[in-house]
Amino acid sequence: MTETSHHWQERLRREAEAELRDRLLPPWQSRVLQRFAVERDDGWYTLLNQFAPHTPQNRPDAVLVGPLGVLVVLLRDTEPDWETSRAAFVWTAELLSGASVGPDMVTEAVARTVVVVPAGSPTSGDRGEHLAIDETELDRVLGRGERLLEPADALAIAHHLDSRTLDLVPVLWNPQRIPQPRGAGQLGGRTAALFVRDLRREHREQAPERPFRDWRIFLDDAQLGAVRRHYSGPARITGAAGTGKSVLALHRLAYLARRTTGKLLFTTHVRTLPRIAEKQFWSLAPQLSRRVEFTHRHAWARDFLAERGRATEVDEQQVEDAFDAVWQDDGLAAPLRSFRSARDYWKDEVDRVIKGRGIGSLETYRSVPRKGRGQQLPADLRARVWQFYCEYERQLSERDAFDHNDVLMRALKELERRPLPRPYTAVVVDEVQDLTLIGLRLVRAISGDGPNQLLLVGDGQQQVSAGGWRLSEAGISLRGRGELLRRNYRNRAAVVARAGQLAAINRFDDLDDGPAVELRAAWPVLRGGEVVEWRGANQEEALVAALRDLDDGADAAVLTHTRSAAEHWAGALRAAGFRVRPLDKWDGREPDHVHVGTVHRAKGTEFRSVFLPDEPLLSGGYREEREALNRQRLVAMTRARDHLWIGTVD
Ligand SMILES: Nc1ncnc2c1ncn2[C@@H]1O[C@H](COP(=O)(O)OP(=O)(O)OP(=O)(O)O)[C@@H](O)[C@H]1O
Repeated sequence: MTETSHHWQERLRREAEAELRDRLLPPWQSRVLQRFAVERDDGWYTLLNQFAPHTPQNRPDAVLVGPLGVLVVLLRDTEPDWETSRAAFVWTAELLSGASVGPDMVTEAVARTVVVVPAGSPTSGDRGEHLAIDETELDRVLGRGERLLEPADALAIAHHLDSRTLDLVPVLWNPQRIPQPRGAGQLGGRTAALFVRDLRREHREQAPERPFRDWRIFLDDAQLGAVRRHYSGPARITGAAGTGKSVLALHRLAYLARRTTGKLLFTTHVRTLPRIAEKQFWSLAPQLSRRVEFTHRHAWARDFLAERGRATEVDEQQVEDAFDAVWQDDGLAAPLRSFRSARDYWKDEVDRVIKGRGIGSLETYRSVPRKGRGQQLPADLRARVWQFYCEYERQLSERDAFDHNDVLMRALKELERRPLPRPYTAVVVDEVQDLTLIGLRLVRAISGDGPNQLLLVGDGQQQVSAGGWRLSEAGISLRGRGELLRRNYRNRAAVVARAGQLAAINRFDDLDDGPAVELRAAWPVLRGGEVVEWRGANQEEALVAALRDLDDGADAAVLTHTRSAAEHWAGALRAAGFRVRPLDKWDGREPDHVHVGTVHRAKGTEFRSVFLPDEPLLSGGYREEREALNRQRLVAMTRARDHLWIGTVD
């Protein structure tokens, strides 16, 4: 530290001491506040509660706004409970709402609660929803951490807080006479910048033309409105690919967790998605991560049944064997085959229509709508299918085996018999368009339908599994509680335009009311992008060459429809010298690997470049098969942020 900067800080400290003199603060609080005030030189703006040191219990004693975000500070002789610090956070967060920087609205994820106690007093550290430190540890919050705000952002937010309440008063900075904030490189004496990890900048350097602000700290007004809205019952978020539905859902979980007690649940049928969402949530609100459970729906049902002493495990091989035993029985399968020859079609009929809807009798099966399943099944064929299904059930029980639908069904029955002793405060269901009706009933039974308890997130154009239902069939009524997101933040305009050409017809749209928006009508926020439509004979050579042409740190994926194609490409790329990772291991980093996997595993992922090689597909040429394929292609294409490569083998 130079002599000059030392003197300058000492002058600031004295000024702060003088400004605070009349307050009769305990000496240790006075020391802390003087230190805060001195930090103005490093871009921190302090607002002091006008009642301090007699601050009401549930309010902060001070709020600081600076490069590392907004600190909701409680200066207390002993560490308060989380209820108290949570109330102080919410009070500050309500003041923050409406703060904006340009068109971007500031989210409460910019804020964290810090409890400061006198030197040597015991603290719980950062194990809870607030960080507790003693007065000697202030560097932990003022000098270390991820840089979240640019100097001008911090000043704008400090101004906003000052203008929203008389309870907070600026200390050592005058909102009327604004000192010009210094740039990051010119920060004062101890240059916090030295040990602040500027992740946002690193991020931007990797993608220089992405002008976005950090999704954790800034949302658009439609997104933030939905995060904060009170819903008197179940609600849904819909919007085309890449419009920030999952981001919104995570913010909402954090928002609700801050204002309630108890556990919250994020669930979906996609096996890999909970892990991805959990990581994102951690980066959004690490202090709250213990409050939210991220669980694949089948895993939830399985664990729940085990807890209730009714363990139900699925042995996939036994299930396949049971089905094949019936499929190979000509007497039962031949009538079905002569209508539709594909085994998977009938597997879907059993899994998604009969068992997926919990149909218990031929009478019900005769009258059930078979949404998205193609041609009508004549009545006599339905009777044959029913016989087929009954034999499948018999085969399962002969093997003492259960399939995935059995697990969901048993969990549902068990919940109906004895509900959860401590219900979740809120449940978010992502990729809702691919649930079965039983799956939907189960989440409704888990969540209940009280205010803010159930949020359904999905997009009918991205449905990749067969079947459909109406929400009312699961006893869910939205009554207009729906949000529609329109701005696509992920894909550049060229990618949106190409994916928008697909006839990915939304057959699902029965999230009963509210309009759906197709990708072609979404607003891509980013211009540019590149789509290469390759056509030729040697696809492998062409794809490998195109992958090699990418810059270092390729951040690329090869997506396929079938598992066998994924295995083929993983082998081919390894042989060509690439580092390959299976798609279900994606964690948003590892840009030096090429990820390979099926589109079913691609939910929740995104890459700078995506390659869609041509692959032979078994198809009977049915309309609903083509539509399903197009929806899968739409999912695959919209995983690409900047570049898309589409192969066609002549
Ligand atoms: N307001 C925002 N500002 C900056 N980036 C955003 C914003 N909203 C979303 N994003 C980014 O856009 C991308 C897509 O968001 P997200 O995955 O939530 O969309 P989605 O609608 O769930 O997509 P899909 O349905 O295709 O899975 C992510 O990289 C996310 O971080």
